[in-house]
Amino acid sequence: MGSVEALAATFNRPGSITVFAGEGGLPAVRLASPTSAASATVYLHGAHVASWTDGGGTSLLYMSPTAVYDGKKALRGGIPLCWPQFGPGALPQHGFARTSAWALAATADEAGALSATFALGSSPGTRAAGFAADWVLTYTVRLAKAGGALSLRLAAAVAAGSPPAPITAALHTYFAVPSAAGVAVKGLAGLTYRDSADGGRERTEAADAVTVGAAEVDRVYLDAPSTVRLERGPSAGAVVMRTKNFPDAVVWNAYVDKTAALADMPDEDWRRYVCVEAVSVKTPVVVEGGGSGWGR
Ligand SMILES: O=P(O)(O)OC[C@H]1O[C@@H](O)[C@H](O)[C@@H](O)[C@@H]1O
Repeated sequence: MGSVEALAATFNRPGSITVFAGEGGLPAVRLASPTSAASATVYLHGAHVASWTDGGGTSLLYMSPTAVYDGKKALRGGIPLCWPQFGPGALPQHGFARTSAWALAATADEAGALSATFALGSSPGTRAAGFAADWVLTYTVRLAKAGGALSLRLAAAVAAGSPPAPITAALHTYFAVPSAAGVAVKGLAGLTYRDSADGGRERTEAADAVTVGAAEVDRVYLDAPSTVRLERGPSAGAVVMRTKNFPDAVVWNAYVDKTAALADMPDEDWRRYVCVEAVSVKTPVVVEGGGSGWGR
């Protein structure tokens, strides 16, 4: 990773894309539409999207005011990128992509969109952590200049001759909401979900809309539709999440007790977000040596 100044010299696009030293001095890229209020900020630490504002000026991501920017811990809020493992398992919780120093590989100011592409490769550290494959990840964050639609595309290439890479993953989005108790997540009715707040017990979603804010909600919806709609609350509008190759979906809000146990989120802030996550969990994707896979 180069210095912020060196990265800025290569990757800044006058009037729209700026590399800067963010919180804790960590390098970050800001995409800012010249024609609307749309913007996004992405830290190289974790390739972590830390802010996203739509074309009308609505800030759509929750970022914890007590997030730790030490270049080691995952940032609390925004969009952590969980790869190659979702949740607990043989590797560190939610994998190592979200705690790795990514390279900034490219930026582009195109007619309708701004983008930044990040890259991360396997290392002795990732092999020592127990993930044997040799791989390169590419992650492109694209912001539409007019409406501010955000698109996230993740691709993994596994080197020829490498052991296969078994992958579970998540785009773990913390959506900012006026009040957790006012949200409705639609598109999940009738699905089987694993209730992580109840030991992983499988249940069927009986409600038309999933709600949070009355108890801990931590659910993995299996084989979810490619479109899930988050209604952010009365008069707060909606966000539509469209996915490809992330076949499952998570809805998570930590509520009171779990939030109190999080050192990097204020106790009251469970009221301010709901995570609606594009995930690939039920069936790990196995990318063979010489192969590649992608999702968005
Ligand atoms: O605290 P972490 O590692 O960022 O994880 C936060 C949450 O992430 C969610 O995706 C999981 O479903 C929860 O079980 C977990 O608590």
